[in-house]
Amino acid sequence: VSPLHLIHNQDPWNDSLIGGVTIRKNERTGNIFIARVIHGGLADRSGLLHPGDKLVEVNGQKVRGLQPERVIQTLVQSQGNILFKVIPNSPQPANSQPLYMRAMVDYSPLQDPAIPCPDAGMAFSKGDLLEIVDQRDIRWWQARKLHSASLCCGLIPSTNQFRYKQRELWWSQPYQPSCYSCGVSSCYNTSATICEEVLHYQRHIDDPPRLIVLIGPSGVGVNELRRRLIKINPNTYQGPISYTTRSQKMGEKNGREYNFVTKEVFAYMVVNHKFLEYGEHNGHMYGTSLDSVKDVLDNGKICVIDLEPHCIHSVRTKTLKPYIIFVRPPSPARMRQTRKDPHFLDKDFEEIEEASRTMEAKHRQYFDCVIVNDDLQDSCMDLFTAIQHAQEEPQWIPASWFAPDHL
Ligand SMILES: Nc1ncnc2c1ncn2[C@@H]1O[C@H](COP(=O)(O)OP(=O)(O)OP(=O)(O)O)[C@@H](O)[C@H]1O
Repeated sequence: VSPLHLIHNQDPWNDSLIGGVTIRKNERTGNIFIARVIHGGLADRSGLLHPGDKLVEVNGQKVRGLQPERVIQTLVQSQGNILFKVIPNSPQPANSQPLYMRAMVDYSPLQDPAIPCPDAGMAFSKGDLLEIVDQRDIRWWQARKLHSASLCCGLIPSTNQFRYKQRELWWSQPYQPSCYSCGVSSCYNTSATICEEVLHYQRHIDDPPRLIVLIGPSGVGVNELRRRLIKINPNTYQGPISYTTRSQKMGEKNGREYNFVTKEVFAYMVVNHKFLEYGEHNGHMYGTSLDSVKDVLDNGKICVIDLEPHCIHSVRTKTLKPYIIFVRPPSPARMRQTRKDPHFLDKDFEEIEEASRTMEAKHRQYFDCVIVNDDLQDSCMDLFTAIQHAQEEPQWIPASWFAPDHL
């Protein structure tokens, strides 16, 4: 039995966790155990308490048989030194290598009835980069947000726990477009994952350039930015030649403006999954094929495409390693000032803003970068800088893009 001294921290986060540990009662024996030690918290920094340690006394008071809430109350009320008497458990090693994940959903521990200790939970939003520092509990991991000022970790559901929760909900509930009952928005989608493992990737000089994908609400200026970028530096950037079923106009050359094909050929290409994206406009079909993107890359140029957000999955492959840039509109008032196109009506600017908000809420976990298209020249510069970063600086990309092909 070893007596330990911990200084009680007045930080309210630690108060509710009793100095950065959560405790649990064994209902059969009445013993109280340390369930987990929160990484970066007070107890962790002391190095004195470990998961599985049996708590015998707190400030001289025996705790066996007490409810955990009662023990917490004693601790919350104590001032200054706290004396724990514990029977240590041999500590298990935490992960030797931290795991890095990108959050694919929004999560709030306060809305998750399954979490063992909501105060110890960590909220996160789609797109946040998380460092998973402890996976010893198969249901609840300890994680911290990268680029956050706090070194302290919080509990998040493991991928197993998330899947289990999704399956449970799928069987128990009628259809709900969005569900907050497990703390996770859009948890009803059984194919969703809570996080995607990511690795820090530095493109090698011999690797093909990453595909640059521009996404934004219709009218925000995605095409304008893309056109300008290619026009300013045609030796570096290029767009793929699209396929169309519309007839060739005077002055157009097959393979230059478009690849002109018959409806039958187009349909054949659709069935054989040749297109990253395709759609209909004015009664004609248009499509961007994977092969035409590869042609640009094979020419040693940076391929820049614009894409509808529902087609993001078609480009998220290890071959293309896309860098996805979301083009966001400025405020409607700013759009009114900057957009000189007479086709725009006042209500269009409100609609563009609304569409942008919806698009971002749904897909922001896939965006590597966001550009606000306010002043056109500034936005072109921002785009140029973002593309340079994508090609020349280390970026977080899905770990699956490194997996061997046969897996
Ligand atoms: N920053 C800007 N300042 C002023 N005008 C802009 C700016 N960006 C785009 N525009 C103008 O706004 C109009 C719409 O731009 P664009 O055609 O690129 O939109 P889009 O996002 O590609 O939408 P769609 O997919 O519907 O064509 C064009 O007239 C374009 O010149």
